[in-house]
Amino acid sequence: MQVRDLVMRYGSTTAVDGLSLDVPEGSITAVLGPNGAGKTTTVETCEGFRAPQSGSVRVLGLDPRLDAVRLRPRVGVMLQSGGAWTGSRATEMLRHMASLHAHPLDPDALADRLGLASCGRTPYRRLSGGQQQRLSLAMAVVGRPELLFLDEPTAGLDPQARRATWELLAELRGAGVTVVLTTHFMDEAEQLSDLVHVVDAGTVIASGSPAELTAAGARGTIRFAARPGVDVVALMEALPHDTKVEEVEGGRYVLTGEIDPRLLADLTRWCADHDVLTESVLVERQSLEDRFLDLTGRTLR
Ligand SMILES: Nc1ncnc2c1ncn2[C@@H]1O[C@H](COP(=O)(O)OP(=O)(O)OP(=O)(O)O)[C@@H](O)[C@H]1O
Repeated sequence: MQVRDLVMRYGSTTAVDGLSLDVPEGSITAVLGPNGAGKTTTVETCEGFRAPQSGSVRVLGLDPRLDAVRLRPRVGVMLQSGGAWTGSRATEMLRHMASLHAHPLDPDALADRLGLASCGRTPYRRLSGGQQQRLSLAMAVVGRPELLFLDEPTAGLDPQARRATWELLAELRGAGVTVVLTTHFMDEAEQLSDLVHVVDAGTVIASGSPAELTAAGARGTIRFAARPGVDVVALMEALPHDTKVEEVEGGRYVLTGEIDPRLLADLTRWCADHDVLTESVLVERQSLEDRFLDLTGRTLR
């Protein structure tokens, strides 16, 4: 899937401002960004619910609006809310959705797997928020789509259902399904996705695998223990200039800086040269959440 120079406005609000991104086939790609960054508007344009005001979108090589009839059976969509018939029972709805597809998954087995079997006879509007989410996910995947759009799929789910969802998505990727998901859970993006696009103010400000993003500009921490009173000023002189070392309590040290294998080697070499035995050396790299906050800022908008 490809988005090129997409611009989308609501009146005087520019929601998407020249956004371009790629979603490789067979990958799980996460689109991350603060509230109001333009993720849902972008995804809804890819789903064909909105026409690009400028720029272009190709989904499975097709135009999501002009080729909607050809795309519909090949694409699964889970919206942030809605998309269900509020009076229908959960399993009825899922079976009906399955009947619209040529080679669906077994709806009852899927309901069972997502913990919906016990509430299968409950009308949609009486399901809990998390049960509604699970049903929306089941409806998106039951037709065995080639491409799956999931807008915050695990918002409001309990930890068990989140894990069941992650397992299902990993399995779908294994079967060659392309997944595009938006999420505010950085651990989810880190665990699941092959590629992450960080969107802010309507454009992509960083892209890469979770490992690439967390390694880029990685300021991290090394904690170590040694005898009390190590000369940290002399140690810092032997390390790159933006590295800081502090003795936070007697014999416990915290080093902050751009952590890479060379820095760790320089630290232990200096300690060896000064007859300092380092113990419990713990390297803490930044998480995707740290990187996200560095990229998009720490203040609320
Ligand atoms: N229907 C609408 N009418 C007017 N403005 C809208 C509409 N939908 C979204 N916007 C505005 O467009 C911008 C982008 O919204 P969008 O929903 O795409 O962001 P998002 O990244 O999905 O946010 P969230 O993480 O909160 O779901 C926001 O400023 C929002 O207020």
